[in-house]
Amino acid sequence: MKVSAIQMNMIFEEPEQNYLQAEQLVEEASKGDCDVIVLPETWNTGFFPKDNLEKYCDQNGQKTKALFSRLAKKYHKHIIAGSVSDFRDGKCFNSSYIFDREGNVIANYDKTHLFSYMDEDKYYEKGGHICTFNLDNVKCGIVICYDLRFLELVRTLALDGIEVLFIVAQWPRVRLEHWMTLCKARAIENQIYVVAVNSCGVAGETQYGGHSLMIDPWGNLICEGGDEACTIEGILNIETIQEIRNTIHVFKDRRTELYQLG
Ligand SMILES: NC(=O)CCC(=O)C(=O)O
Repeated sequence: MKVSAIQMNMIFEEPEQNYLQAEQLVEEASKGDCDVIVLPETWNTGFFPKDNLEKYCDQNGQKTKALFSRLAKKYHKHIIAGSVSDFRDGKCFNSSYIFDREGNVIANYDKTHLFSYMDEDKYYEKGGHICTFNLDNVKCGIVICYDLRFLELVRTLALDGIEVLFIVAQWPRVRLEHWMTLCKARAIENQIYVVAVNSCGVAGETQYGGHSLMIDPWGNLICEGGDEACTIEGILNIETIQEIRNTIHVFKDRRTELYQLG
């Protein structure tokens, strides 16, 4: 599976321009031979307008679905459309739409852990479901930014059989060390591939950190972006997952009777 990750520098509170930029970047990435294209978190609005958020949101994902359905079909690529600020059923969600090569929406995930440190929980509604989907017979899961800190969520996805975890984010530069460490830890502890797509540039008062990453299930870095906007590409050899799981038996050796989660 070849993946293109678009580390985008979106313009804060300028959805029209951001849709144009995203279209152009996905068109460019589509010229290569990648199978999957991924965007970062809330690329339509930036993270996130506090003054009149609803005005900047997509409405029921309509614009997002129309654009990426068309591009996925045109280029015969899977597209994980990062996440968008999405107004639905009278509420704003931080929401991800996933498209197959025919342009069908095959999954939708609403961020489940809202980043209360930046008051996200006061403006957005939290999702109530985890999300898995198949891309060319590879089982995948998705989480959005702050979700990364919740090892239980990723473990639940891993126990559900995912082989690749997509993390779409707007992770600030000041906590870049957490980003790199947590991405690597989630890959190693769950013996899965991690594709982590961050944004860069400034949104509101926050500088975002870039350094999008792809990490293999052994914890090796496959590729990494720098501080600026870029598209990184990496190849995920899904067969290596079983080899690693046959070597270090993390799943077989678990002592679930001792764990008191909840
Ligand atoms: N957009 C986010 O969820 C930011 C999360 C973050 O900055 C952190 O967990 O640290």
